[in-house]
Amino acid sequence: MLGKLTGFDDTIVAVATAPGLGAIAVIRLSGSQAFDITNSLFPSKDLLLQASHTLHFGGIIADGRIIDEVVVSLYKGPRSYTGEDVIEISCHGSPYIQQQIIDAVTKAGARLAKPGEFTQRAFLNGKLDLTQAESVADLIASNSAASHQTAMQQMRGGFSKELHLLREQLITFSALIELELDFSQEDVEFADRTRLYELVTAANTTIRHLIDSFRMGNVIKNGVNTAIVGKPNAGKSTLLNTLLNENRAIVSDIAGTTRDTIEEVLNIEGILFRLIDTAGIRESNDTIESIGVQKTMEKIKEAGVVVYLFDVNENSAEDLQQQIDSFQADNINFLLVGNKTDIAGESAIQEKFSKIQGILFISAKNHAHVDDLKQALVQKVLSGDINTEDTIITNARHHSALQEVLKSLHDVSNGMDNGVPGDLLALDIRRALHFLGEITGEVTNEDRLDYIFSKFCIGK
Ligand SMILES: Nc1nc2c(c(=O)[nH]1)N(C=O)[C@@H](CNc1ccc(C(=O)N[C@@H](CCC(=O)O)C(=O)O)cc1)CN2
Ligand SMILES: Nc1nc2c(ncn2[C@@H]2O[C@H](COP(=O)(O)OP(=O)(O)OP(=O)(O)O)[C@@H](O)[C@H]2O)c(=O)[nH]1
Ligand SMILES: [Mg+2]
Repeated sequence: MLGKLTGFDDTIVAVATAPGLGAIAVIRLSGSQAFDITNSLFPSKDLLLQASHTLHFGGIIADGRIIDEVVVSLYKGPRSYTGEDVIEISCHGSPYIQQQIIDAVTKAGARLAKPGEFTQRAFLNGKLDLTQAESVADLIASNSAASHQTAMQQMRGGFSKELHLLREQLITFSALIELELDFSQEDVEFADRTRLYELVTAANTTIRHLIDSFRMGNVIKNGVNTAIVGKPNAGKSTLLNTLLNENRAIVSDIAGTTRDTIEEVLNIEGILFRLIDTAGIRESNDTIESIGVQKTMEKIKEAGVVVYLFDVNENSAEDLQQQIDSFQADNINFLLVGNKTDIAGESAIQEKFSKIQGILFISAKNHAHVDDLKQALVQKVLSGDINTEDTIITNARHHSALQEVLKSLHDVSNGMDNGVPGDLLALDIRRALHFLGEITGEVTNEDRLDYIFSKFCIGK
């Protein structure tokens, strides 16, 4: 099967470093011909005689002409990233030199690698499972502490370990059921039903936990759309500027200043909040302002969190309560923020809004309590104590497969409640195992793999 999927004897080559000019560029070869091909371009010494994981300096010579002086690194299969023979040529980072070396290497018998093909080979050679391979792409794309941490955790096998445990539980279950089947002639209920229930319950809990973590995983991987909304002049643009610590949006005392939405990313404790400053909500005869208000409404719908900002001096508690009711009716995740506390005294304001819980009072203009708002935003999306050591699902493919596993387990517990015979229970368990295998890649097909790895960059 390997031969069919990879072409087996093909030796692939690609530039592993970023495209363009750099101090140094790395060109990577993987496959059975990697050493021979490089040897034919590197006369200084015979690379086949050198130990694995060593570096060698010398010239790359093609058609009797020196292309560059390089360092060649050797990895003898299976001790390499892909599990095959791997060679890396570190050359000077001119795009011209890179291209010349790629040309020479392909002329000598290698072919250009497809996106993700090195990692695909690592997977096919059992160096990584599919979740680990996928995490490599996530790791490369990670741009915050949290997304880096979850990808790293997954690459190092955190998720795989958990899935492995689940697999063991299910296999134990089916082993017990099959014992029962073997002895069914003798009319004994061999499998201890309590034990079976325990196994299914434990597996259920683990899967639910993983499925629930996906909400968080999305936050970590993609950030949180955070819409700042409220009436005109509430201070939304001022708040955006204060949060970003720069004069990004125009602020004025004219109601209706912001027309179009303004988006900027803010990293708070490793989570990316995509802040969206919106047009103040009011009835307007101005066409452009009305379009802006329409856009605000759309942003509210798409937001993970809505920061509802109001001027504590201009709004009554009754007004605010109405707004809260309407958010709740629409199932919107919102944070109430009272602004301009610098004008009236704090205690008068507290008194005015005493009936309403959970308001955060700030002065956007004076930067007062804005750090509390940042904390509140983080709390809002973390929802409860989330341990960053825990496995967090960040991949929609994993999420949907886990839901299939959960469905199968439901069928098992329902079946047990209804006295369904053991051989049918065993079928449901096998279905659950199948979907677990899809996640790790034990069960897969060529098209699916091609699709997954095509999302990678070239040279990875
Ligand atoms: N130059 C270079 N840097 C790189 C990579 C690479 O391929 N080349 N990587 C690519 O993603 C990452 C590191 N991943 C690697 C994974 C395994 C092996 C390797 O040689 N494994 C052998 C030997 C292990 C050992 O000696 O302890 C093995 O698994 O048997 C190398 C790099 C990041 N940095
Ligand atoms: N005293 C005081 N004034 C503030 C505060 N925050 C904003 N302002 C003022 O309120 C006015 C409106 O501020 P903006 O930030 O433009 O308000 P906005 O909500 O973006 O208004 P629109 O874009 O029109 O919807 C400006 O004059 C700000 O200087 C605050 O904390 N205290
Ligand atoms: Mg504004």
